[in-house]
Amino acid sequence: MWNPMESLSEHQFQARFRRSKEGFIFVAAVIVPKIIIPLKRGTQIPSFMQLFVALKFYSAGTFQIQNGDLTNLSQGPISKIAKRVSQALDSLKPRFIRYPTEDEAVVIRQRFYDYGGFPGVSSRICGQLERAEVPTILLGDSGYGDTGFLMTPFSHPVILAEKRYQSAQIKTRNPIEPCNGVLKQRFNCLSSFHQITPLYVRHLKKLEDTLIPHVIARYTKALEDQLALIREYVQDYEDHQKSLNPVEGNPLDIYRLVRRLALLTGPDLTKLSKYALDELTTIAGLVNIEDKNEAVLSLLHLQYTYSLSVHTGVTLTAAHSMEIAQSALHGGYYSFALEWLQVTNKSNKREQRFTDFELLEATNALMVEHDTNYEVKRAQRHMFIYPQTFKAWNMSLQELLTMPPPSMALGQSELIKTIPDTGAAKREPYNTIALCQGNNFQGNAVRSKLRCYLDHDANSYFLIQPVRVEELGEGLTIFHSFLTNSQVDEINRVAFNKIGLAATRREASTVLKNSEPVAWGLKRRAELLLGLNILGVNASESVRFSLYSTGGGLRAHNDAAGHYDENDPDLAWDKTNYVDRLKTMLIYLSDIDVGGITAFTNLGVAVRPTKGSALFWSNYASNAEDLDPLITHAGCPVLLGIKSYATLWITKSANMLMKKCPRKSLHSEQNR
Ligand SMILES: O=C(O)CCC(=O)C(=O)O
Ligand SMILES: [Fe+2]
Repeated sequence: MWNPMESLSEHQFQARFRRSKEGFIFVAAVIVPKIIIPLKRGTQIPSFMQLFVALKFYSAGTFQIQNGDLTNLSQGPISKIAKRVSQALDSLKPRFIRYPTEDEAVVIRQRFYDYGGFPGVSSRICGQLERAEVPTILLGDSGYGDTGFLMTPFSHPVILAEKRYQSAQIKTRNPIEPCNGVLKQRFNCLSSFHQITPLYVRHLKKLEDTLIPHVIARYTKALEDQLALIREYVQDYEDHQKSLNPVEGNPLDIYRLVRRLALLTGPDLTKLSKYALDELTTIAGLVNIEDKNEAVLSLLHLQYTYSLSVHTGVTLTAAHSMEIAQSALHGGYYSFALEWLQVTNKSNKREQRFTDFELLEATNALMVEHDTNYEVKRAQRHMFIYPQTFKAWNMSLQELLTMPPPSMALGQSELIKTIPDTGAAKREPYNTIALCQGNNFQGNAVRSKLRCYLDHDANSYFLIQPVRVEELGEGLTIFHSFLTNSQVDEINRVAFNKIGLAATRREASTVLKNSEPVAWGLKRRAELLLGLNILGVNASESVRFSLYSTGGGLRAHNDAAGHYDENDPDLAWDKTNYVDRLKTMLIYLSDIDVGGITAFTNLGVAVRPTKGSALFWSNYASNAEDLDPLITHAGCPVLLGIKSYATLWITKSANMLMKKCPRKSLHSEQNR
C-alpha cells in the first residue's frame, strides 16, 4: 500500500497534510490505539492509513479526495473514517485542552480589559457552555445576526458610548480571529462545513434507502433459517430421537424469538411479526391450548419476577393480547391481565376486533375475579400474584397499577423496611423477587461469622478430591466442586436419556434409583462427606433429577412440606402420612446464564447455580420436630439457558438414634 511517509518529501507532505511528518507521528502515536477497530469485517484499513484519510479530509474539507494518490476510497468509507478519527480525537480532549482555573480566569479577564477595554471577557466559554452556566455574552463579527447573547459591532456608531464599545469590541476580537483563521485554513473542513452538510444528508438518505431493505431482507432470511430449525425440531420430535434435548421445544421460545427479531429489525418488522407469531405457533407444535397457556404463563411469570416490560417489541393483534389477558386472569396475574387488556384496548382502536361492550365485560370479569379471589390466593401465599401482596396495605387495583413493581432501585435492606407489615409471609414474595434479581440482604453481623475452608479429611477419598466448603448462612452450606465436570456430565447423560422427550417442555424431571451407578456414586460421596446414613434402608429417597428451561422455576417452599413419590423404589415404608426429609442436598448440574437462582427468602441469600457445587441444609429446626421457617427457598425462573440439578433428600428416621449414648464419656466430658 502506498505510504505517504515514505514516498513524499517533507515539503510535499506538509503541502498535502498541513503538518510535518514529525507532527503526524505524534498524532499517530496517540490516535492509532483508539482507531484499531476494523471498519468492516474483512476490509480492514490500517490505522495509520485511516489517519491519513482523516487528515486529508480535514485539510481538503470534502469527501471527494481528488488526487487518487491516497486510496481509491469512496465517500462512504471516508466519512466513516473521518467520523471515527474525529471521535478518537475528541476523546483526547482532556489530555490536550485545559480551561483556565477560576484564579487564572480572573487574571485573563483583567488582561483582556487592559488590552481592549472590554469588561468581563471570559476565556472559559466552552467549559461554561458545557455546564450550562450561561448567560455569557459572546462577541461576533458583523456577519452574525443580532441575538440576545451575541454582541456584534454597530454598523454606524454615532454617540461616544457606541464608538467606545465599537473599538473595544473589535480590539478584543482581534487576537482571537486570526487564531480561528489559522485553524480554518489548516482544517478546511471547518470553513466548508456548510458545504458538506447537505452532502451528508444525501448520503444518509442513500444509506437509508439502500441499506435498510437489505437489513430487513437479511433478518427475514434469519427468520426463515430459524423456522427451518424449528421445523427440523418438530420433525425430530415426531421421529422420537432419543438424543434430542427434551426442553428445546419450550413454547416460550416463540415469544423470545419474535421479540429478538423485532428488536433486531425495529418497527419495520411489525408486519412480519404477526406472520411470524402465527407461523411459529403452528410450526412449533403449539397446537393445543395447554401449550399455549403454558407459554403465556411462563411469559407472565418471567415478566413478574424480573420486572420485564409488557411491551414485547412486537405488535400483537388485539386477539393475541386478549388471549394473553385471559390467561393472565386465569393464572391470577391480575395486574398483568389489566395491562394486557390495556394493550388490547389500544390495538382494538385500529382493528375494531372487539366491541366496546366485550372489552368492558373483560375488564369487569377481571375486577370481579380479583375481588373474590385475592383472599384465597393470599392464604395460599401464591408468590406470583401481584395484588395479594398489596391488598394487605388496602390498595385498590387502580392504586396498585400506579405502583412500580418491586424494584431493586431500592437498597437491599430498605426492601424489607419499606414493607409495613414485616410478617414473613408478606415479605416472602418481595424477598423472592429481590433475590431472584440478584440481591443478597444478609446482615453484616451474620456474614462476618461465616467461614470458608477446604475439607480433605472427611474421608481418605477427599484427599484426592477435596471439597471447598463455604458457609452461606445459618444452617446453609455450599460444597464447591462436590462433583467433577465429568461426574456431572455422566449424571446429565444418564438422566437425559431416561427423560427422553418430556410432555411438558418447560420443566422435566426423573428419579435415578440407587441401582443406577451414577446415583449410588453420588450418594456414597455425600455419605462420606456428611457422615450421615444415606445408602441404608429408607435412608434417602431416590436421587431426583430436574431440568428447567426458560420460564421453569419453583415457588417458595420447605422441602419437608412436600409429598413422596408414591412409586419411589428406594423407599419401602408407608408414604401416605408425612414426608421425612430431614436434610436436603441440592447439586447443580449446569451453569446458568440468566435467572435460575436459588433464593432463600428468609435468610436473604441468593445462590447462583454453578455446575458441580452442592448446597446442603436441614429442613427442620434444631428440635427436629418443627419445620425450619428460615430455610424456605424458591427456584427463580430461568431466563436463558437450561438449568439441571439433582436433589438428595435424607430421612430423619434413618439418621437419628443411630448410636448408643456413651454415658460414661459424656459425664466425663461434662465434668472436665
Ligand atoms: O430450583 C432450585 O434451585 C431449588 C429446587 C428446590 O428447591 C427443590 O427441588 O426442592
Ligand atoms: Fe426445595
